[in-house]
Amino acid sequence: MPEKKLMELIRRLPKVDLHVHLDGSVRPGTAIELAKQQRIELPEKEIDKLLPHMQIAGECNNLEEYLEKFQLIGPLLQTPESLELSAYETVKQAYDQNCLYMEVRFGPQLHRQLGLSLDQSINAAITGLKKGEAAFGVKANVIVCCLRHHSTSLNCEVVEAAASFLGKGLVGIDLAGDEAGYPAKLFEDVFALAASKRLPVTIHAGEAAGPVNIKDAIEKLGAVRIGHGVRLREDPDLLAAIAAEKIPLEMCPVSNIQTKAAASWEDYPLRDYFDRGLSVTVNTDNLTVSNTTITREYAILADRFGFSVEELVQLVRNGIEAAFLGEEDKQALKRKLETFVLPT
Ligand SMILES: O=c1[nH]cnc2c1ncn2[C@@H]1O[C@H](CO)[C@@H](O)[C@H]1O
Ligand SMILES: [Zn+2]
Repeated sequence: MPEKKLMELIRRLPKVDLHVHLDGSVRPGTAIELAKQQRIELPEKEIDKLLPHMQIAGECNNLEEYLEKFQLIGPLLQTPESLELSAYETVKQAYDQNCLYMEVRFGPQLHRQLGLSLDQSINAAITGLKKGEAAFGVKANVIVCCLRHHSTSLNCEVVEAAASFLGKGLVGIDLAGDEAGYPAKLFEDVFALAASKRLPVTIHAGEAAGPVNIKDAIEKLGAVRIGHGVRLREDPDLLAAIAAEKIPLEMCPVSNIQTKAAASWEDYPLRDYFDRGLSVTVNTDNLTVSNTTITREYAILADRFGFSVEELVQLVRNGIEAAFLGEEDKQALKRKLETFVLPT
C-alpha cells in the first residue's frame, strides 16, 4: 500500500495511548507562548530554531541524553494554568490521531518551583485532561510519576497525594527517570506504600538497564504493567513468566530506538514479543521529544515489521485490555474499536 494511504488508514484506526509524558509532549508553539506569558527567556523565539532544544533530531546515545531534552520545558510548567493547558493540548493531539483513550503521566514534584502543592499540580493536570475529554471526546486519565533521582520521602509524598485522587481522574503511579543510575530495588518502601493505598503500578524498566529491573519491578515493587520492557529477551525464563502472567509491556518504538534500548530497528524485539504471545501495547512516550504521533508508531510497525491491519487491531485491543480502567469502560472502548471497518 502507498505510504500516504497507509498513514491515513492508520490515522483512522481507533487507538489508545497508555504511555505518554505530559512534559515531553508540549507543542513547541505552546512553549513559546508560555514563555512569553511568563516572561521566561528561551534560547530561541522561532519554532524551527527552538525545536532542536526540545526534540531528538540527530544522534542520541542513551536515555540520559534523551532526558536532557526535558530541561527547557520544566520552568515553563510551574503554574496551574500552564499544566492545565498542556494537558488539554495533549488530549487535542490524541484526538487528531483518532485516539479513543489515553493515560497521561507526569512527575508532580517537578512542577513545584513556584510553590504549587502536589495536590494543586495533580488537580491542574486532571482539570486539563477532563476539559480535553469534554471538548474532543477522548477519554483521558492521569498517571503520576515518582522519579528515580528523588528521595524516598519526596516519592512517598507523591504516593500519598496520588491516593487522594485515585478514581477521580488519576488511575495509577509510575517510576520514571534515570534507570541505569537508580535500580528498581531502591524504591521498595515507596511502592510498599503505593500497594497499601491500592494504587495500580506501572514501572519504566528494561529500557536503560537489564531484565533484573523488570523482575524487581514486578516482584519487589508490585508493577502490573511494564514501561518499555525492551530488554526482556535477555532473560528467557522471565519472558516466559511474563507471557504466562500476561503482564503488559508499554512499548514506545520511536523512543526505544532513540534511547538505544534497542540498537536499531533490525534489532527491535516488538514483533518477536508479539509473535510469542506477550501482551504488547503501542504507545508514544513523548510526542515532542520523540517527534512522534500514535499513528506514526503504528505505521512503523506496519511498514518495518509487516504488521497486518488485523494485527494492528490486536495491538489496540491489547492496549484496551491493559488500561487502568474498569471492565465496563474497556468493553465500551472495544465496541468502538470493532466499529472500525477494514478496507476491502
Ligand atoms: O522514556 C523515559 N524513560 C524514563 N523516564 C522518562 C522517559 N520519558 C520521560 N521520562 C521522565 O519522566 C518525567 C516525568 O514525565 C520527565 O520529566 C522525564 O524526566
Ligand atoms: Zn516513559
